[in-house]
Amino acid sequence: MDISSILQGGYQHPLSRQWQGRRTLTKSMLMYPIFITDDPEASVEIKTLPGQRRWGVNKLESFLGPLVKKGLKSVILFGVPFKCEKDGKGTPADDPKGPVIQAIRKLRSLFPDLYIACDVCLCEYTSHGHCGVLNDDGTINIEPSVARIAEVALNYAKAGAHCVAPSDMMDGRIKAIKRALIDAGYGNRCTLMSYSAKFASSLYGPFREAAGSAPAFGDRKCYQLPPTAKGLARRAIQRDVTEGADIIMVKPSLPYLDIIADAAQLAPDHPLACYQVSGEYAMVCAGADAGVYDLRVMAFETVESMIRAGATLILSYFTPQFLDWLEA
Ligand SMILES: NCc1[nH]cc(CCC(=O)O)c1CC(=O)O
Ligand SMILES: [Zn+2]
Ligand SMILES: [Zn+2]
Repeated sequence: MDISSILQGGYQHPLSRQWQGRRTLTKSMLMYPIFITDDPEASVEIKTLPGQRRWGVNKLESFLGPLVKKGLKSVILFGVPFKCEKDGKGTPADDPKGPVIQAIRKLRSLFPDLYIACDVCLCEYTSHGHCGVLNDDGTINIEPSVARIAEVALNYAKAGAHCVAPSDMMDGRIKAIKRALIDAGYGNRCTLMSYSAKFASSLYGPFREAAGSAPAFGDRKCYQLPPTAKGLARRAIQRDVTEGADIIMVKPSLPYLDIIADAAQLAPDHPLACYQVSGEYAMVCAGADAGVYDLRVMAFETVESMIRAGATLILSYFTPQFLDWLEA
């Protein structure tokens, strides 16, 4: 055999195999998405997201305490209100007595070293279930949407969020949020993570069930990107960099690895997040249940592909399991 044919000499040992991947998963790369509801005592199973629950603020200590001990470094909060009055502009989103603001305060006091990010969107709080404010004809009214999103983000920052992460996909919101943070004195105290390339995916189904945020009519195709739209994704990433995003995100992850790689090239000096969304998590679990593969091996393979594509931060419902698996 020719000298140049032989590659296997370089990865015959577990240690030399590690040297072949530039970066591997570490605990600090994981951000855990959690659902906070407005019954303070809630601990309710989410059927389509095996192992995940909706939590009340009074359960956060017993739920997250053991995970923090195992090395959990960050969470991203999603509010799931049931008792509130939803309206056209998502008024409950930043209700000081609402689940998100209550949870931020609670977590800051319970776990001083835990990094608290907050998803910022209106769909969980609007009567119509869309992510922005609508015109009479049901289309997005962009100016008031952006203003409202920026207001909510600032109120999360004021409550103590280390990071605000707008997932609404309204044009111009990154600039507006950054401006609002700076003007209120939070520019240097709160990270702005943009869901920059967020695609209109069928992989959000379990999340929408968990969060009760499915749109009452229509879909999100006028503000989330078409799955084929590589060019739009690249433009959105570049725009969000110039508008002041501190972290760029791609979502979903596994079917969009090329976009992660594009983001790594377009924004090489920014942390790059990807969201292994609810449907991806459910798919990996379902395949394991069907005996297609071993859950742990497959879960690692998925996130390793994201890291290989360029991700430096991974939002994943597998976070609790990874904390165990990374220990072993
Ligand atoms: N703006 C709402 C939002 N924020 C995060 C997700 C999806 C997360 C997941 O599926 O895990 C969604 C769903 C959607 O856009 O409909
Ligand atoms: Zn939304
Ligand atoms: Zn959202």
